[in-house]
Amino acid sequence: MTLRYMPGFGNDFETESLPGALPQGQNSPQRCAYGLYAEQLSGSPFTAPRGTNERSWLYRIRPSVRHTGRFQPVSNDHWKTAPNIADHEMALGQLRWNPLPLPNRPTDFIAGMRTMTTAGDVHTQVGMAAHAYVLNEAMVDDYFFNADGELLVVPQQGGLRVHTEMGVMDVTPAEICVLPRGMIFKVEPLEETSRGYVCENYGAKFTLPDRGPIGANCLANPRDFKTPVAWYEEKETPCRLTVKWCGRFYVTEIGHSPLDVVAWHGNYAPYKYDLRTYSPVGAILFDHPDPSIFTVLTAPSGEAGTANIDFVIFPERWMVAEHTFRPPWYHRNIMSEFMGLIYGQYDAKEEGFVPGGMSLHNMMLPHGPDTMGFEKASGAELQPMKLTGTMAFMFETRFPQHLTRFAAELDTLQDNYLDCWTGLKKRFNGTPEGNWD
Ligand SMILES: O=C(O)Cc1cc(O)ccc1O
Ligand SMILES: [Fe+2]
Repeated sequence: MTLRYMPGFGNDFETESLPGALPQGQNSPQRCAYGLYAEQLSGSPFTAPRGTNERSWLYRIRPSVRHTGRFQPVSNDHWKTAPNIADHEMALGQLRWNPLPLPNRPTDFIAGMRTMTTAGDVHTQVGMAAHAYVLNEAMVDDYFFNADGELLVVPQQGGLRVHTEMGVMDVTPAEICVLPRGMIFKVEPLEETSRGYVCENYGAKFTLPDRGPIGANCLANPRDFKTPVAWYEEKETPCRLTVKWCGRFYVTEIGHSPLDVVAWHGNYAPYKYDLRTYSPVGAILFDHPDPSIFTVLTAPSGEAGTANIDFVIFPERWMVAEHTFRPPWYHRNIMSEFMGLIYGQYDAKEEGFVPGGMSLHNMMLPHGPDTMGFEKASGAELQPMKLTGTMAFMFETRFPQHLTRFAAELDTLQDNYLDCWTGLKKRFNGTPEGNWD
């Protein structure tokens, strides 16, 4: 299957997989071509301002209302939703985990989802959840949609083929994809096993950050975002559609595939993005900028400059700053930082933070480079140096991130994480030179 994509971020796209399936000049003809049903899928209130107004028109074999029967509650013990506070006994702290073990039983994308943190409140559409996933099984007759928010998927090992109502995307490590709230999809692993991270955004959709004085180019460029062309599955076999709605899961049985959209147009659609096409902008003389300069996507909270979520990456780049401590500085932030590593080494933590691993530095908890990182960077000869083969990321939110019981009890939690800073010794000796021995 050759997959095709259309470039652009938030464009008004149009695509048809059969000629003439897409009506021209109107949305709702008396009779649609091919006997299709017209249906609108809204991602914003009808009356949202033009810049944030999102909807698509789908021309499909059956309307969505025929893709849901009576819902039955089902359990999903590991996919948690905010508010999910005081779910465990673990005390506050800076935390780090080794990767989730790969599954040894058949596990699909939904069953393999493990919530690490939740923030905000799904009922008021604020906040997020940080998940890690592992899978080794394709969803074949199983479909899913999440009414609680859009899903930003970050594969770390093994790619995913994501079949959505609006087309099919292959997403491999160093690429991400975004599945809009309410969009039906199924996932298959591209290799025997896959692992990655997901940010579930309960709030306003991810968008590109304003570039301010940087101007019209660099960072994430709109044309590097790819939306799949229309594709449909005509399948009259028993299928199940699982729905996540206000933190609960429901399933409904249907006799056909719900991925039956033959043509669509509009600006509410899934997309993928290759993080290697991000053009980082940074300090080219001295000092270390705030990590917000590496924002790929931001989900606004309604308060200026105070994101519900920033999705930030730490890609390969040149380090050239003079007379500067080049890794991240020590800091305490009002925002809460969940980090993951897709591949390579992170400059503040060369050891211990491994690909597939995770860390959580919550609201106002101090953190920064480990002892080795500090010593190396404060003694380094400051030649231009390229950080190569590395891709870390951060889900940063204005809300505190509450740990799930699963995360608190996970075997891969590193008991000795705090030790990475204990070697940071007193160098103050009352003289301006300090003690650098
Ligand atoms: O904590 C971290 O490693 C992420 C981070 C990186 C950086 O360059 C500056 C601040 C920050 O929180
Ligand atoms: Fe930080």
